[in-house]
Amino acid sequence: MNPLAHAGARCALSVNVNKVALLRNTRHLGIPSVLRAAEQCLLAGAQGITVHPRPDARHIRASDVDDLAAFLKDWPQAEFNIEGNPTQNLMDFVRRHRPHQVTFVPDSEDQFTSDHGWTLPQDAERLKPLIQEAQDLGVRVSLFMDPNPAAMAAVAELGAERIELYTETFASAFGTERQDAVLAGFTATAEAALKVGLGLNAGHDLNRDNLSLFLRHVPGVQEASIGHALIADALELGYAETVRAYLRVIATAYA
Ligand SMILES: CC(=O)[C@@H](O)[C@H](O)COP(=O)(O)O
Ligand SMILES: NCC(=O)COP(=O)(O)O
Repeated sequence: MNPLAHAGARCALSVNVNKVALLRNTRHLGIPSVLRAAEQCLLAGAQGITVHPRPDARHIRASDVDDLAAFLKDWPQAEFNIEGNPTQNLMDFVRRHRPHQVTFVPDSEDQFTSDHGWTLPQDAERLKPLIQEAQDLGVRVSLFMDPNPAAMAAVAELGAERIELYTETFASAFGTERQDAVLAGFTATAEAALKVGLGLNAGHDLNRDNLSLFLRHVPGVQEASIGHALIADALELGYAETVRAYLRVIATAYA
């Protein structure tokens, strides 16, 4: 156990509602409702809502982002996090809505799902003005990054406030003989990020089984954005019970 894991405040849960929209989009009936999903998750104690409006609008559409931005004005404590590639459609949403946080993700237009972080310093020049623009609009910038301690100084140099650790490699190693070695890479990256003054988020394929181990070992995680597994759980348990279950997992990681 890394003692630094307990140094900061408890990790916030931001529910990614992409998959609610994905199901909704298979009919023209407006159900299940993305807004009602967000409301139920917040009522159950989630601290934020995340969306990833992809250029092909396969799940979250521009109108969902507009509706959520308006809805969240009545939830001043809730964080709105919009993810996407700032060289595609993302900056339009940032300019229009000025969410609390934007997460830059280097996905291609037809990416199946996010599967890697930015490469620095190669991506630095095109990211720099976009980071600056978002920050000038009052939006915190987080860069989606693979676990690589050596890259953290370059992120700090670019001026982003946070990174989001891409956690799929941890999720797929969870419960295998690779788990501890993979986790050590995330811990080392988090320590390097904290050392250069970066904040820390995490996401991708986190779930009720693997989340606690991650939070107990990786120091300083401020926000976990969870979508696919949480919405799948909600189909079986309901939103409120599911969000409470995840919040219990987070609480026990700090007990
Ligand atoms: C950025 C990230 O980690 C992703 O998990 C993403 O938001 C999920 O996208 P899909 O829901 O389209 O797979
Ligand atoms: N940033 C990660 C996210 O929002 C949700 O990822 P997943 O839980 O759907 O894999």
